[in-house]
Amino acid sequence: MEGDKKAGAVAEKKAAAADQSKEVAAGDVSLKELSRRLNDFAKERDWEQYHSPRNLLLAMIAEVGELSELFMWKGEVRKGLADWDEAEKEHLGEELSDVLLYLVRLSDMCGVDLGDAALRKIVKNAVKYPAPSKEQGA
Ligand SMILES: Nc1ccn([C@H]2C[C@H](O)[C@@H](COP(=O)(O)OP(=O)(O)OP(=O)(O)O)O2)c(=O)n1
Repeated sequence: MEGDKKAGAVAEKKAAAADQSKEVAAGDVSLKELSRRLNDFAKERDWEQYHSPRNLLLAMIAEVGELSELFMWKGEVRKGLADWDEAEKEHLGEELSDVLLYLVRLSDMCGVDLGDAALRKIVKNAVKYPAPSKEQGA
């Protein structure tokens, strides 16, 4: 009986999480939305105490390691991953997400607006590495 209740609660949680992800998948998600969701996630579990910048950085590096494992010993991996099966691609999506989520949370805990910083960096990169003028080659 107790087991039935637990299984029911787990199924309810899974359904709620699936509903939430559909809601997000319906449109482009922003870094701010991810940041807000991660904040709620940590608060609901009283995990803010663990989300120090150093802990988050180490967690992100660990996830980069897990991401690297997917590519390890495979030889060259072609764009589009045509020879990967669906399970491998889904796993890849999860590991990429773990890295992104820890990066977003880390930025937030450091008081860095990541979207703003990234846009500024793209502008800085373009100044440092100017595109060749199209007229030059003509
Ligand atoms: N203290 C924590 C622990 C987890 N997470 C979140 C962020 C990541 O998206 C995910 C990481 O969860 P796991 O540590 O369980 O790592 P994996 O999902 O990679 O599982 P595993 O290492 O078993 O493959 O959960 C978090 O925000 N804070």
